[in-house]
Amino acid sequence: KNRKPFYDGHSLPPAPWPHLPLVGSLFCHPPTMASLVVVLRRLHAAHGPVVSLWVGSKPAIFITCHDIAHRALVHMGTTFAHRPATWSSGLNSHGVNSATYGNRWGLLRRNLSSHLATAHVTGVLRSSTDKLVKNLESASAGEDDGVVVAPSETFRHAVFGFFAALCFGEGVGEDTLRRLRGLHAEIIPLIVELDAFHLMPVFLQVVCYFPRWRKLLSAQRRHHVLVTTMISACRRRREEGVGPDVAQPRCYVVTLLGLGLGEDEMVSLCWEYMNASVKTTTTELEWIMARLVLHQDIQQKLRKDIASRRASGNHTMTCGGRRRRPFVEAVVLEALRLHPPAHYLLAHTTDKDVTLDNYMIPKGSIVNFSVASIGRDATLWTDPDVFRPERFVEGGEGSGVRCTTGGSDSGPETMKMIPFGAGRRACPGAGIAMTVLQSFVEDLVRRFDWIPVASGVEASIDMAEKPGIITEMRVPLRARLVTVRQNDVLL
Ligand code: HEM
Repeated sequence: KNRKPFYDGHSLPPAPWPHLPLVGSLFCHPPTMASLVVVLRRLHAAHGPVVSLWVGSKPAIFITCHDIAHRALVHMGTTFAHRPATWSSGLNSHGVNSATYGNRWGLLRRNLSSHLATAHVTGVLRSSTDKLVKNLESASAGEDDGVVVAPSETFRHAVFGFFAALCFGEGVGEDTLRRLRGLHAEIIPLIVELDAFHLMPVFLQVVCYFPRWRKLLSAQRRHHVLVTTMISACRRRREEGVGPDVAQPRCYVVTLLGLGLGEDEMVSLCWEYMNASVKTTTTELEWIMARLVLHQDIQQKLRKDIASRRASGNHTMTCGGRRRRPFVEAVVLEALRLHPPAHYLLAHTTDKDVTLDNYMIPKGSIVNFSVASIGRDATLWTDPDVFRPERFVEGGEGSGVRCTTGGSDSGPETMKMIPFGAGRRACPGAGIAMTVLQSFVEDLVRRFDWIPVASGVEASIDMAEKPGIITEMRVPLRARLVTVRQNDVLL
């Protein structure tokens, strides 16, 4: 049963009814992402693009329409740029994401954005892709008809190594990296999914976290010790002028050292850097390669495009005087449209009561936007469920999309998909994520033929989703990899 609730005489977006004082509407479904998705789908089908749930006595409003999202995140950008307050003192508490919209947030965000914009990624990217290709080659070597691999772990290792080099410098040993990865793998599953979206009333947070509290504290403590040691080592390498990274521009830790932050703040920011970058990028890489296995024709077309660009020596060919989007970029964008790693943004809130689409959004409400529904909206995209990278080439229906500028430079047509969010809180890592994904995909396709493991292509790849903070493949990708012979490697 649903109904339109009221606040101060104004109508709020429709919500399930009734809701209970402490738990809100969460009693009507188990507190998991999977059940949240089902409840929201039902509510949107019944009531349209703006609906709400109750988190205790606070409304949580969900928006599935790109036009309304554009109005909120871009036109009313400063009003919606706030994050809900939290009582938790976990690893995220001093990050850019959790910072209140204001001076501290501005300082940290500018620092991160300028580090990412000026980081000399070419060398680090080269060595990461080389290692990735070598690892896969050693798995498939000597077999003419290739071997079946499950590459997720190799992808994760390469992406982690890349971002760790940008964060802590290139002088970090393999053993330290392995321990850091282990701690990330230990901590992430202990985070309650709905809590990450601020959808757990305090009462339920206590219930859910109680059994895992000790494990979480212990892992966080070990993470703190390891990261402070890594920060000290990075500082020492700089002061003494030793190690492979001293000639490089500053890694993230060095930029943080210049801000005069405390130890807890630095550890939290390093956690955020690695946590925000690795799982998102790795998951997307897996979705992209799954699509290329499923669509052999697109894989061939991509291989040809890479070859012709490399042969012409012009990596950014032009079309009518304008830069032509390389096909690999179109492939990555199409995968981000259909399979965004984050199906929802991080929780936003407002600093005052506002009206949006004739509904009242009370100050302090949780506000979120459905990234996946916008990307698959049949009113915005023809055949939205079809994987068709050509949409993103010059003149295609997706050519106006601006994923990496936060959509803030023009109208709602730039926001027909928002895998990185939009407006003031849009992902500052969007540009580097696009660079990394294109570079990895290009090398993976240049060096290997990615073939379905069984003859029935559809049957051999399960494209089902595993709902979560990050939506991964329910069944990890498996593919037959055939190494392209040296003579045939595309330049
Ligand atoms: C495919 C890769 C990535 C995806 C899909 C992605 C997606 C997102 C999304 C959806 C948001 C929330 C935006 C909002 O709440 O409005 C976000 C925020 C954020 N992302 Fe990313 N991200 C990716 C990679 C990265 C990387 C590489 C970094 C940094 C190295 C990064 C750092 C951040 C930070 C710090 C925020 C919070 C921004 C703020 O609150 O001001 N992300 N990202």
